Amino acid sequence: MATAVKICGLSQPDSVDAAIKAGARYLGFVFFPKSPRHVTPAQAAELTAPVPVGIARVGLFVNPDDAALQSTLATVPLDVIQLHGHETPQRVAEVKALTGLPVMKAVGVAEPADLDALWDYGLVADMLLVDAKPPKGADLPGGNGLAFDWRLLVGRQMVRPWLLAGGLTPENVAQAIRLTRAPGVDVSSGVESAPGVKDVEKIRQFIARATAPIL
Ligand SMILES: O=C(O)c1ccccc1NCC(=O)[C@H](O)[C@H](O)COP(=O)(O)O
Repeated sequence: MATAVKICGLSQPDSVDAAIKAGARYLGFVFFPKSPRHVTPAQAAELTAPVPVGIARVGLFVNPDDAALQSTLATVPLDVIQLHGHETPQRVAEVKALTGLPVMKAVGVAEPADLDALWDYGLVADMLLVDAKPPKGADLPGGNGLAFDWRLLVGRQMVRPWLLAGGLTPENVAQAIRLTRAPGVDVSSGVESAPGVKDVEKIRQFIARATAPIL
């Protein structure tokens, strides 16, 4: 099966279109005002309108309260909720129950001890996003273009479907998949020309290289 690709932080119709046509399986929309990729629910509703069935519209939230989730979902139909803050496993379960949607929980990794959280969140989340831990004091908990040591994942069994993220680019994605055997990958800044500005040619290259047979 080809590697599943998530293109995150989409904010323009041309990059949504490029990701769909190139074969992305997940499209990410960031509902976090501090992000250069932030979209409003109304903008996301327009961006997601042409998304065909079979491609998941992922809403990315950071420590959202119930009202934020409910008001966003009242405006834009989403298929998956991505939680990218300090949500506890209990909060992940609450968000699942509240929204009735699958939850993808991001887990930040910088050192071996960080991998323990994959087990805790794997018990409640539907999917895991194994991302680089943000640098101390960073404004954003994700989308920093920073990779972690992928060797930490070699030979590791995951209890849930998962995506590898953090510093992936068209140039390094095949090597990352070969090493980690990740069933899916996620990218944001690696397919941009400037923070928040997606580059359609990089999106095409990234998806082509991520979905090519890995030898
Ligand atoms: O992308 C953002 O601006 C963002 C803001 C706040 C929380 C999470 C965010 N991104 C999360 C993602 O899923 C990114 O795709 C992931 O962290 C990988 O980012 P990158 O290293 O830039 O490819």
